[in-house]
Amino acid sequence: MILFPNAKINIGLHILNRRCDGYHDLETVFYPIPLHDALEAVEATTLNFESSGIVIPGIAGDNLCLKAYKMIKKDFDLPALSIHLHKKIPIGAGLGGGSSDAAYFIRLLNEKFRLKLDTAAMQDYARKLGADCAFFIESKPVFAYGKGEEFKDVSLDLSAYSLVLIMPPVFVSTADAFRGVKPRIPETPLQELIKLPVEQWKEHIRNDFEESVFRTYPIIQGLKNSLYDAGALYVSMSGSGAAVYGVFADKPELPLFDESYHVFYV
Ligand SMILES: C[C@](O)(CO)[C@H](O)COP(=O)(O)OP(=O)(O)OC[C@H]1O[C@@H](n2ccc(N)nc2=O)[C@H](O)[C@@H]1O
Ligand SMILES: Nc1ncnc2c1ncn2[C@@H]1O[C@H](COP(=O)(O)OP(=O)(O)OP(=O)(O)O)[C@@H](O)[C@H]1O
Repeated sequence: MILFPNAKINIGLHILNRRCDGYHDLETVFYPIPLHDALEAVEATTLNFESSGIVIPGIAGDNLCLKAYKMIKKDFDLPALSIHLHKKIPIGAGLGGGSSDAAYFIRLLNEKFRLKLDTAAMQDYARKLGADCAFFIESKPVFAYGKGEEFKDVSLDLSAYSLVLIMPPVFVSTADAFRGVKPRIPETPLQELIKLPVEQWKEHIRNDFEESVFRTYPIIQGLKNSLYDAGALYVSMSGSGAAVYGVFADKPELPLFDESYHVFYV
């Protein structure tokens, strides 16, 4: 069986406070985008994991797909699997790629072995693997709060716009990015701001990671500026970065980026 884990962008991200467990309460809107990895599993005699495409830092045994498999295997009788992950979603990007792979692996196991887990049960498993992992069980636009694993429905459809996503040649660690931010309660909750027309987002919707991440990596700020120069209605870093997206009324004429930048029309 083969599934295609998608990426997400964050539209607005407020970091509200630091919790006793070291995590942060936040509010954000997760919006799925059609940029995908490919994840395949077939029955085998021994458990095996391999990946192709973008090289994943760290050791293969720590891959979130294997963590998902081992977690579910504690509760269900699963056979050994040969797992192949083809990686296209940039890493250290704030696009949730690793979390998506893990969530889709839970979905794959549920479907392939008829585990009869409902959405809530799969989300409970996913939450154990990462703060934004549960989002990818349904992968529909949501307002997220808590650690980023609690959801409310949001009515948001950007299909009339042209979305461009650009990954600069920088890797931002999520944990480091959180350490750089001073939490604060916003004047107006994101749940209200997201109802504004896209044309007004520039003035009102912010990502709290940008200030400190831009200080460390000024090229991300430069990238944001160049998308506004190209006529974007709204530009933001996604999550903890380093990827930046622009929302345009029509497909834009972009400046020529160095080949170390990866540009996706999504
Ligand atoms: C920043 C976002 O990308 C926004 O969408 C996500 O909240 C990050 O989610 P994630 O990558 O699944 O995060 P995890 O893998 O659970 O956590 C990585 C590290 O980020 C920090 N972390 C994460 C989520 C959160 N609400 N508070 C945190 O402080 C913690 O130091 C944690 O050790
Ligand atoms: N399937 C996977 N895909 C990508 N990274 C993985 C995977 N499994 C484990 N990882 C580890 O996760 C790290 C990337 O996580 P990190 O949270 O910093 O970045 P991210 O991909 O931008 O995700 P997020 O949007 O959740 O912040 C990598 O260094 C890698 O070692």
